Amino acid sequence: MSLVLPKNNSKKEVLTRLRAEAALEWQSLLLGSTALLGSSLANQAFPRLLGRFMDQSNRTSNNALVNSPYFLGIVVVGGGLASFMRNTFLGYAENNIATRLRKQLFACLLYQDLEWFETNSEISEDLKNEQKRKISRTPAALVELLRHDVEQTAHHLTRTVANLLRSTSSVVLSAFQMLSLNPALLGVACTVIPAVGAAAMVLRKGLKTTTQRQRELATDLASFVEERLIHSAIIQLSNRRVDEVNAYNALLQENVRISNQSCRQMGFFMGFLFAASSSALFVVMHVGGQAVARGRMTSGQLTSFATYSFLLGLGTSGVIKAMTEFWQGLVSAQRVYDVLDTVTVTANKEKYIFAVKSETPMSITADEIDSIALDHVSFAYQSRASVAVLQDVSLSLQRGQVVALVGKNGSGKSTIAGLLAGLLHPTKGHIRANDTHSWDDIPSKSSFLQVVLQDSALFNNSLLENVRYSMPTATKEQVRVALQRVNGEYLLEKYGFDFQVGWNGSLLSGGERQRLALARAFLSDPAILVLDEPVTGMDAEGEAAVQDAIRACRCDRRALLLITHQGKSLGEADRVAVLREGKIVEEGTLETLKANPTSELVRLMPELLRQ
Ligand SMILES: Nc1ncnc2c1ncn2[C@@H]1O[C@H](COP(=O)(O)OP(=O)(O)OP(=O)(O)O)[C@@H](O)[C@H]1O
Repeated sequence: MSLVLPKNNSKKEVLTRLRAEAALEWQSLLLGSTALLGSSLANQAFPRLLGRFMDQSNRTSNNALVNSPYFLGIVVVGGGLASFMRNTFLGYAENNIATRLRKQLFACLLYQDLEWFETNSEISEDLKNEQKRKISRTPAALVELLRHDVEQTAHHLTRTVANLLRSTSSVVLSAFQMLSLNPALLGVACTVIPAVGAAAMVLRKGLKTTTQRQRELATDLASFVEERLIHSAIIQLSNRRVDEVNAYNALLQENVRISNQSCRQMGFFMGFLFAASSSALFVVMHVGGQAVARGRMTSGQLTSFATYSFLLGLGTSGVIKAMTEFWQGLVSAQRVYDVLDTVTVTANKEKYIFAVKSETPMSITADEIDSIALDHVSFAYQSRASVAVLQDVSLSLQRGQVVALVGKNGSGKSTIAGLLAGLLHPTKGHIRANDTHSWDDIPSKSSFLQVVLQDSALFNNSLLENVRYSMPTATKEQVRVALQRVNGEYLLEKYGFDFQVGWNGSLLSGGERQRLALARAFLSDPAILVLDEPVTGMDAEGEAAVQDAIRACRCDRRALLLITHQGKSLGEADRVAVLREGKIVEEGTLETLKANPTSELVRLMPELLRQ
């Protein structure tokens, strides 16, 4: 049975994972943070130098240090070098973290069971207090996750934390300098802190919700665009372009509404911060001016103090900005880890996390397989768990036999193909090879079984690479032979091995695409072949090629399951099984089933009686 287990990581769990991720980059982060500290110190040195320089110009102080060009040189060159190192090493760490997360995520996605992609994640019951998160699993949404959310996570872990440290150190050092210059004046400047803190709390709460919603809307938009672009032909044919543009605009509108909301939240806070810090500076200058007049402070000291107040204000807004990015990054990190942790329980989790390990040794080889059988198999898709798509199905395939599977649309034929291919897993019952080996325990089925699905699934790659996808070590000669078996050798004369077939084979005809898919299946010489509607889109010559391929299967003692709607394909079958609403209702030779005029097969294919 396969079950998709969604996961909603708590903030605490995500922070622990992020710490572990950062630990792997400790060298770059340490160098970057040290450089950051150096550049902050250089920034802090300037106001002091400025104040002393002013006082020296006014002859109120005589500090030899200011006169030293070496000291200034050290500050300028050291500050520049520190900035260079900070950007470079933090950048290295960010790139490494993003690359590692992308590798894990991509491997995780490729190793998920088929059903994982067809169910959207729901929040788990045990996280009632957490923000509910919905992660769409369409290809476009997952690309968005790989691109934007990973980028945000890595950025937030390096640059944002570094900016937070820099701004915090700027606040602390400025406050310290202000304290040493005039403690009373610092007290005046600090009166705004409680109000700023309270406003920051409000901002945090609002932004968390809007960021979550923004990420969801971004993936919805990406999925919408993907679907419409894939189906652009039908949109044109149905004359629905205006409707689709309007639907896109409506989605964009909602996106803009949420983005504007977060702009307002941020704008309100920044406006408040500006007003608070300007008022504080005004009061500082007023009180400080009186102190200068009374001779308790020099004008240079007041200039230094005012500059540090400015740095403190800048540092505070930097802290808030970094915190904001941190919260937003945390939302992205939660989304990334939610997907990394969501598993289909039948998938071997240890196989895909981090790296693709060598697979467990097989207890049976393809040559040793004589039969494969579904033994009382029932199945329901998790997205519609209450509907039994297959019920108590038993069906066996012997080497050298051709079994045809027929049934109305939606009766469950392709589901059986998915189960045999290991893309789906029985809810009840078993699939066994040679009656003894569990089919699920055979990790890589490509040398045992090949399936040609209705969708020929080609990559935007050369004709050669597409055919040898099932067996990358195959020679050109082997590819040529495989094409010959489906009457597709002419494709080599027409296009050549190196012809790029376009996105999903868009530069080929439907029949040509299917021929390449058939050749790909034959290339790896599988013990079992499943052809799911193989003549879809084929011309008469293509159909003949499939007939030849079916005969070749028998000669090679391959087991063949032929899923078909076409009565004329049944002539090649040793047995015909008829599926109705997920149950096998008839099974026997074509002649026996045809002889019974009330049989389900005859009802489905009345043309058989005329053949
Ligand atoms: N991913 C899915 N999630 C939920 N239900 C599904 C899914 N895929 C198929 N089904 C349902 O399972 C049933 C069997 O589908 P299946 O594709 O196996 O039928 P089929 O006999 O191959 O049909 P056709 O002849 O049209 O290809 C259908 O009722 C369909 O609605």
